Amino acid sequence: MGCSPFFCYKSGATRQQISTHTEDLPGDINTIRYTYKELARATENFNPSNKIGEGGFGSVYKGRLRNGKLIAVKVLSVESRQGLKEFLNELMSISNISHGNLVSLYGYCVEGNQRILVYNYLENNSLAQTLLVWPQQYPVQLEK
Ligand SMILES: Nc1ncnc2c1ncn2[C@@H]1O[C@H](COP(=O)(O)OP(=O)(O)OP(=O)(O)O)[C@@H](O)[C@H]1O
Repeated sequence: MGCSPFFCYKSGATRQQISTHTEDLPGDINTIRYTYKELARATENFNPSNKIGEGGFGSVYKGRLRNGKLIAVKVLSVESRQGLKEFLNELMSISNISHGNLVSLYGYCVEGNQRILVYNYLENNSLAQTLLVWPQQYPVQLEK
């Protein structure tokens, strides 16, 4: 992808402001773009022992960035992949959402045919678990 400018981060990742001159890319992705190498390092080469889940869109690995931050790395499977344009468009929407009840997106990686999303790693992460625990923690008063 021949677009710039890139602002370098210590982790080896870059916060990318894509001011594209390439027709097929969207205007602004205000999130970190990781290199495949950085994510491979963080997950020990996507070691199966670091695999924490499998969703409808691909495998999820636990990883640790150089700065110590724990991450969940979602490697989108080939079957689930959209075109690059759609992927980046979606990324743009997600990266602009920030909410206390949502897992934070740290960034992404697009390299060759790889499409990877990087999230904040959550302990006791399963949504199902959260949904099971949640009603007890926050009982809802139903109106009669
Ligand atoms: N941020 C995260 N932190 C820790 N574990 C995660 C995180 N995101 C996903 N996981 C783990 O990976 C599994 C798969 O997650 P993923 O988001 O790919 O799919 P899903 O939520 O199970 O369903 P769907 O594919 O419909 O989105 C989860 O069930 C969870 O165990």
